[in-house]
Amino acid sequence: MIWPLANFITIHDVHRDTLRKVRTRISAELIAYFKDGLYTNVATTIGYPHLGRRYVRISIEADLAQNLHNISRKPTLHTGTNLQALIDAQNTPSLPNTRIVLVLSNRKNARGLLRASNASPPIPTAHLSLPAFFKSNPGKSRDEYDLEIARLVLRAKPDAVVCAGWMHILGEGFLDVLKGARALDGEVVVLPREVPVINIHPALFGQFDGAGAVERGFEAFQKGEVDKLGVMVHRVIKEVDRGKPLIERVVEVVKGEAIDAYEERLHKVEWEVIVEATRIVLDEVKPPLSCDGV
Ligand SMILES: Nc1nc2c(c(=O)[nH]1)N[C@@H](CN(C=O)c1ccc(C(=O)N[C@@H](CCC(=O)O)C(=O)O)cc1)CN2
Ligand SMILES: NCC(=O)N[C@@H]1O[C@H](COP(=O)([O-])[O-])[C@@H](O)[C@H]1O
Repeated sequence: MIWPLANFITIHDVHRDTLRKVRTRISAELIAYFKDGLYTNVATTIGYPHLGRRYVRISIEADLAQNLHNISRKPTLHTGTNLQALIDAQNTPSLPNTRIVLVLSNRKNARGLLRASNASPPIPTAHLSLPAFFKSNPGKSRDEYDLEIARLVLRAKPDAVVCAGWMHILGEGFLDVLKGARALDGEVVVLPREVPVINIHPALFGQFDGAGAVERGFEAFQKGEVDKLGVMVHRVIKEVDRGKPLIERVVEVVKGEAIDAYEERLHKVEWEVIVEATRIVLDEVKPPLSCDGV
């Protein structure tokens, strides 16, 4: 377990070999965790029960800053939990005969990439951020980045694409390629059919489009500006969060409660609807065989 704590607990007499082993294991997991969580200067204490009451003190200097006050909140947002729900649902009655063929992020430290690599069997991953693309392709445009994302996606030959915390607005180029309306330079890929793209958004249709919807919605509810909140999974079109919903689900919110309590309920609903919506869209592109096999 990892507990972000403001104070240090001194190193007990942990045996050197154990410490090295523990540190190796910790460093990979922690660095991924904290870099993705964008924390900095965090003193953490790792309790390894099998080492008894011995603790290891580590301070992490992540490469991106984050207000320390956030550290008291469980970092549930953007840690790949919706992806995890899909990983866990593969080949279950919720999502039968389904395999995730690629997890792609626009952040190299995204927690979801770790979840995919740790899945059993491991899921192929890729990452390409807009700044990294511009750095390695001077003079290229955002549209050309979107086309490169489309290229990465289509090479995995998916039947559908699910955006689960994908925080990049996809341009028309990407969407046209996945519709089969535009060819990629140098690729002879001829799409057998349109590849639908869906996205999970933590608000009801037409409520709070764009980033930061949870916080904006919660604040509006507490101010009495809206009387309900929820989550939707919708088709992705050029206009952000304006695509037709596949599923909308109201999430209970209580006047005066802390946002963490609301977020916890919201995420639990998200983990259900993202699997349900993925099944709906996959059944559209690949209808399940009927009992007599036709
Ligand atoms: N063309 C579309 N692209 C995307 C959609 C969509 O409906 N149409 N949904 C989003 C997901 N999303 C909300 O559900 C969303 C994600 C990101 C942003 C945003 O402002 N992104 C900024 C960068 C922000 C960042 O990097 O932190 C940007 O892309 O410039 C708004 C809404 C997925 N894409
Ligand atoms: N506008 C898109 C958007 O805000 N998406 C939101 O990002 C979070 C990802 O959490 P996760 O990484 O734990 O799945 C989810 O709450 C999802 O609704």
